Amino acid sequence: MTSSMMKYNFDEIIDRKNTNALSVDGFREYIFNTDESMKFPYEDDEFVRMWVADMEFATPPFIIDAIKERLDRRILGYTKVFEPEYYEAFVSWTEKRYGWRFEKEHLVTSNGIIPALYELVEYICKKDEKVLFVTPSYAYFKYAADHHQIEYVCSDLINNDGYYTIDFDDLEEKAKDEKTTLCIFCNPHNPSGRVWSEEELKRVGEISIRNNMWIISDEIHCDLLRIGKSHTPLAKLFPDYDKIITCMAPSKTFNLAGLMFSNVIIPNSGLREIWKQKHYDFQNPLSIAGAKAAYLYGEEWLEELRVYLDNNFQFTGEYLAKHLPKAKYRVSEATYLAWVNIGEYLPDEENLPLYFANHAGVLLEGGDMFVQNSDGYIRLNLACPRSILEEGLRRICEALN
Ligand SMILES: Cc1ncc(COP(=O)(O)O)c(C/N=C2\CONC2=O)c1O
Repeated sequence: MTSSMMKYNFDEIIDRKNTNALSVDGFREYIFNTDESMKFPYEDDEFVRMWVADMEFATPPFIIDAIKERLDRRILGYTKVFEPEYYEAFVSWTEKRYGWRFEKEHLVTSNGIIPALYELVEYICKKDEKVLFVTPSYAYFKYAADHHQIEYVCSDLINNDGYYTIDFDDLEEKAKDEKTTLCIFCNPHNPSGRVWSEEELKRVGEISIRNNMWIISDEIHCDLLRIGKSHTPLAKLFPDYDKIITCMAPSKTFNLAGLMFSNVIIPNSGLREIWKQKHYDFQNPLSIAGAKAAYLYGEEWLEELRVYLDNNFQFTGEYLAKHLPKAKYRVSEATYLAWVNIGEYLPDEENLPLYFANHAGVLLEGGDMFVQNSDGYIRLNLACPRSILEEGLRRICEALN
């Protein structure tokens, strides 16, 4: 299906200026830990933004309509998810797409998966215990441990010429430490884009069970699969092990991160009670309306988005093969994030995001923004109109050649 045949227009460039968008106004603080005093050879609106995991596509109209409909009720008072319809919409989504149902009582909500990670580390780990995760890793897995002064331990993924696999011997060795009580597992994996197979997931689960380890399976990217790929919720494979917490959200899938609404499925009654005692569980009524509409009406839009993203990944591969032949690139199996090794072009560059901001006018994430095992890699957000993607790739290749 080409863009012109699509019902939704993913080629549309949308102005995000003056919307308090992190992607537009927050890059100095988030990427460079600085402020407006930091200057670049480019004006802010000249940058091609390929960094934070936000999409440059309009939030689907059926979600906007659901939010407007809630606004028409004209009172926005204290709100929680009291209605059963939200659970029904979400569990119908996971059943239809992943063949997985969970009990209504196990579902709680959070104002984001990052806040949920911070809370769950506090509720699960004692101060002298450790959090385990595979690397390269999304930095907030580390930050969640750091925030509570909990030690973290990493297990480097094996990089087979850009295809990452789990080093199960190393993972088990680290899980054997009785102080390692929690694993935060990214499924699918940011930044490598891996979709873990059932066999890989079974080994991760078996290691956790053998070593009595909790697992938070962060599945925020699970809807954003390349066509032909399938996602398996980790908890689906271990219905009798209640120490697997599953985190999912409509935020990545439907570009709703600003609604700050995520799903956390906690089968363990003891941990769930601690969550309910400590967690501030009021929600934004507009977020509930938007999230429910996403799961009720989102299939068609998501399938078109997947086609558009697959085409962007293919275009990126062809462009890099032609203009940056020494770069190592594979189409990510999931996410809208491309993980590209450009180490042969910049073997000694310490700060890749700064290099590309100054020399290409492209904002991207990379290098040590991901917890170790990421040298020479940049991560490119491909969830943007093709014209923006092409300009970003052009600038990157020009800066390296
Ligand atoms: C694995 C993973 N978990 C959680 C989050 C954030 O969840 P939230 O708190 O928004 O519900 C992200 C967003 N990843 C981003 C955001 O910008 N760059 C990234 O790599 C993520 O990649």
